[in-house]
Amino acid sequence: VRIVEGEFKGEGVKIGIVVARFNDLLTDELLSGALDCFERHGVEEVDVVKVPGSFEIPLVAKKLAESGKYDAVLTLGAVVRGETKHFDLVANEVAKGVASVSLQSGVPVIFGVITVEDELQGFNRAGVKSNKGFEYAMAALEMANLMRKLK
Ligand SMILES: O=c1[nH]c(NC[C@H](O)[C@H](O)[C@H](O)CO)c([N+](=O)[O-])c(=O)[nH]1
Repeated sequence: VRIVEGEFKGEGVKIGIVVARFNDLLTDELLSGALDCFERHGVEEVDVVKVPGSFEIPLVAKKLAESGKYDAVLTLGAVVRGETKHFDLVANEVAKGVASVSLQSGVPVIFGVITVEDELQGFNRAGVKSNKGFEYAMAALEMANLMRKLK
């Protein structure tokens, strides 16, 4: 049996990050967790692009993926269920958009948009208890390594 999986090697890996500024109290934490992860795994080339909100993530993720410059694209956002219906609309569209960008471009695009009921739930995922940004960055690193093996 031959099992193929990606390591977590950082050298030579180029990462593009798209982060939403909406709910930046949370997304700034996700970003610092992701940057900490890449730093500690020896990733030297990381570009960060900021967009207004999560809804704008797929378009910019597409630009980065299609540029051919990156081994993986990490998207980071926080969709908080306010009183608005916006929550479901934004969350669903972003998930669909990110998935199709990855399939269309052939570049791993990691869905790092947390969808939470309220800020407290968000803080439990963005640094207080665990940092989803670090975890999603690990997925980006693993996929970057895996795709090199599958070439
Ligand atoms: O990133 C988010 N954007 C949100 N809306 C903004 C949206 O992403 C777009 O920036 C906006 O609709 C302009 O296109 C959110 N809510 O409205 O709830 C949210 O919780 N998170």
